[in-house]
Amino acid sequence: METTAPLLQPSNIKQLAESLEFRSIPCNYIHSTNNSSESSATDPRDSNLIPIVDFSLLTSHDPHQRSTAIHHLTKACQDWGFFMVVNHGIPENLMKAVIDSTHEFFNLPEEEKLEYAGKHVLDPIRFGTSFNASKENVFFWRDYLKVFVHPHFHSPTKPQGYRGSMAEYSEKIRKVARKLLAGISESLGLEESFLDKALNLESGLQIFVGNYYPPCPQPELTMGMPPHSDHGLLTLLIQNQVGGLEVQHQGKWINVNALPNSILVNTGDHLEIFSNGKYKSNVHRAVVNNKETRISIVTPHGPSLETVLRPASPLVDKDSSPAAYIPMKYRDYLELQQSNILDGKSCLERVKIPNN
Ligand SMILES: O=C(O)CCC(=O)C(=O)O
Ligand SMILES: [Fe+2]
Repeated sequence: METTAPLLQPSNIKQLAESLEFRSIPCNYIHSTNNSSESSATDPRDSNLIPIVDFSLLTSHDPHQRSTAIHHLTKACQDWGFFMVVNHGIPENLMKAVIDSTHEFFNLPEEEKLEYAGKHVLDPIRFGTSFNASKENVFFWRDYLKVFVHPHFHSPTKPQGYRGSMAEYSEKIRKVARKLLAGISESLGLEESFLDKALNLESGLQIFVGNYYPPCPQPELTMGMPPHSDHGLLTLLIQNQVGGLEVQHQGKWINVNALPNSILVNTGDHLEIFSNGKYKSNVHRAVVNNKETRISIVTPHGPSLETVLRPASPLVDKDSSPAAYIPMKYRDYLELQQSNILDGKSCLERVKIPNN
């Protein structure tokens, strides 16, 4: 007979998953809503429908190629809020190095990781478990490391080599994000540089998040991360060979089967605000499995912390498309989202003007 593990206040999921004392998960990790068939991803072929953006076309000097890429970006942002980027030019070995070092970080002795146990959501380096364990009653099957890498670069000192690969990867992925945002600016009918300038991307906030999802004996009962949208403009994600990201599309969950070496991108709440609701932020979640540890490296890109987020003025018309969101400083939004429980688009709802 299976034994049920006692209720535990988690220090982290890695320790819990490695504990051999139980074969069923503690009840404070059970998310019953994940049990119903209607909430699970359905046809694996749906992943083939996910839009693909060829980065080499976007950066091409041939205007025809670039406009094809902008067209793909427009469709992807409008219909999905999610797409895969191919031919982005980030070396595969750099992506692998940063994933491997992140895995090594989570394998460090507990006391070394706990040096980074963050107290405040704006601490530049923060190791923790679930999403916000101090506020949650039911936890997520995930440990995380969150590092602010721009405009000021921080990094843990261990494992060896992590600082270097984190710095190089962060810089390269930021360039990709800015080029995508320039294309998105154009896709909204604005100047290519409009978004970059209006939101001070030169000193924009970039966070490097390492997510660690160990194997779970009852993956169907729990969740790595709940359905949510991200703060910021765009989030770029890479992972080890293990899938688990699911995106919501037309009311269905689609399990993302990443193309080899691709970058997975989702639109965040601040792109929804900036576009005055034209590009809705994507809702996604992470599921876990019973076989392999999954590592994802997630980099949200936002404006500078002091920027006040509001719809872009050329996209607002007081009669035909009034501003649909209340202005709020990015710093305040980030604090609000990160210090509450993560629940769908609940944070964005707070700044939405009713009847829009
Ligand atoms: O690990 C994943 O696939 C999703 C992670 C995520 O959504 C996040 O860190 O915001
Ligand atoms: Fe996310």
